[in-house]
Amino acid sequence: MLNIALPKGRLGEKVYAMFEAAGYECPAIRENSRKLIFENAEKGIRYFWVKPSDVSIYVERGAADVGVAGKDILLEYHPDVYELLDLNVGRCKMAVAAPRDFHDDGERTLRVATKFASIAADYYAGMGRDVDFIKLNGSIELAPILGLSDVIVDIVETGTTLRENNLEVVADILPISARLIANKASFKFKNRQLEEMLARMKEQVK
Ligand SMILES: Nc1ncnc2c1ncn2[C@@H]1O[C@H](COP(=O)(O)OP(=O)(O)OP(=O)(O)O)[C@@H](O)[C@H]1O
Ligand SMILES: O=P(O)(O)OC[C@H]1O[C@H](OP(=O)(O)OP(=O)(O)O)[C@H](O)[C@@H]1O
Repeated sequence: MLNIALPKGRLGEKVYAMFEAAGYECPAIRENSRKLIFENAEKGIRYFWVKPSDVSIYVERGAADVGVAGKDILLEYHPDVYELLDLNVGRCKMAVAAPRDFHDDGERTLRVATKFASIAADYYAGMGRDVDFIKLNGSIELAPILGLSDVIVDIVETGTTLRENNLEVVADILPISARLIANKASFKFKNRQLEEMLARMKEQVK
C-alpha cells in the first residue's frame, strides 16, 4: 500500500487530478464529504487530506510515503525528504511588498512581517541590515497597513491581494511551485512502486 498525503485547499484538487490522470484514481475522493482518508485497495493506494504546511511532516516521519508540498514549505522547514518532481502547479512567488508610498532609508531597523520567517531571514542575511521579523499566521498584508511592520515577505500569485490593499512588490525572492516529495526509507523499500509513480507523474506535468 502506498500512502499519499494530499494538501487540502487550493492545491488539492489540481494535484489529485494529476494522480488520477496518472492512473492512481480513487473516485470516492471527489464525493463531497468530510472524510479524510480514501483507499483504492485494487490500486494499492491510500490518500489522505492534510493541512498543506503539515504534508512534509507526514512524509518526513513516514506516515505518508509520498505527498505534495509547495516549495515555500520545503524552503521554510527543510524537511528531510526527497524532492522528486516539480509538478508545475500552484505557481506563485515569494516576494517583499510594501505600501505604495513606503520609502526605505536603508538605515533604520526594517520591520518585516511574514509567515515565512526562515525564508525571510535567509533573504535578508546577506544584506547587512538590522531586521526585526514579526511572525504572523495569515492576512500578512494587514501588518504594514496598520503600522505593525514596514514591509511583508509573502506569497504573491495574481497580485490582487496586494493591489486591493495599496501594496506593491518591491523585490522578488523566489519562484514557487508544488513538488512531489517522498519519504527517504519508502523510496528505498518501495522503490519499484515509487519509481513507477514518478515516471507516470512526469507524464502529467505540463
Ligand atoms: N495565492 C496563493 N497563496 C498561498 N499559497 C499559494 C498561492 N498560490 C499557490 N500557493 C501554494 O499553495 C500552497 C498551499 O497554500 P494554501 O493557501 O492552500 O495553504 P495555507 O492555508 O497557506 O496552508 P496552511 O493552512 O497549512 O498554513 C502554498 O504552500 C503555496 O506553495
Ligand atoms: O496574489 P494573490 O492571488 O492575491 O494571492 C496571494 C495571497 O494569497 C495568500 O493568502 P491566503 O488566501 O492563503 O490567506 P492567508 O492570509 O490566510 O495566508 C497569500 O498569503 C496572499 O495573501
